[in-house]
Amino acid sequence: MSDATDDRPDARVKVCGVTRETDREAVVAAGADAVGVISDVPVDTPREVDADTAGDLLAGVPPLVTGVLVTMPTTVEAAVDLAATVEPDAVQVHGGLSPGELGALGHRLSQDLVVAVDAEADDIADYADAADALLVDSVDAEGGGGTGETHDWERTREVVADLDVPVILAGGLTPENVAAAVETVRPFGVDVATGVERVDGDGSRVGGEKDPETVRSFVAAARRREVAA
Ligand SMILES: O=C(O)c1ccccc1N[C@@H]1O[C@H](COP(=O)(O)O)[C@@H](O)[C@H]1O
Repeated sequence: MSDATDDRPDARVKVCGVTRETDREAVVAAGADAVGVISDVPVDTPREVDADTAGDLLAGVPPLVTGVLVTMPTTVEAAVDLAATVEPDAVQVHGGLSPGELGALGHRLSQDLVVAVDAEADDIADYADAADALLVDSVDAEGGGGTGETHDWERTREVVADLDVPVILAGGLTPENVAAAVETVRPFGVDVATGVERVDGDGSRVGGEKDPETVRSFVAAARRREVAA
């Protein structure tokens, strides 16, 4: 699958919504660049953990892998306080903070700030100055992610091309579609939550639990490499 003549650099891979130590270990073993834990979000999601659990999960992320806190603060102060408790390597913010508030947050945090934006919004570029990276996602009405829905990658490619800040592509990515998504958008990185979760025998997804085999397939596909036997 890897092609030495291809000029596209590898996309970094973040696996998000880890709720259990065993899943964190599977994500790290699969070779992901970043592990995300979700805490203090107003949306109903099986991937949310409390702040202490988030801190414990991220404390076990090894060196050279980035531990990311994903949250939806209503104030700058709330995000600063949560980051102080959880002690992540990076903070990813979804929701309603304005570009000005996000700029203030970035100055208060010692960590990198990843700002999630709605892939369908017209004002994505307004958030670039406030962010160390932009996460372009398919969001719900409250600005939350984890929708499992893809968006218009062609449009996102045009947006990415005009931005100086690194862009992380998210929203409905799976082992089956991530290579095409990377080829189309050429993002700095990709991010997945639902697409690597365990599926029961009846086909229903077990929210909040990762499937190690699917995680490995996702990481390999994002880098267009064969999964090692
Ligand atoms: O995953 C969630 O439940 C979630 C809740 C609130 C804010 C962000 C959330 N997840 C983020 O959304 C992306 C994409 O998710 P998916 O792959 O479409 O399921 C995920 O990677 C998280 O960064």
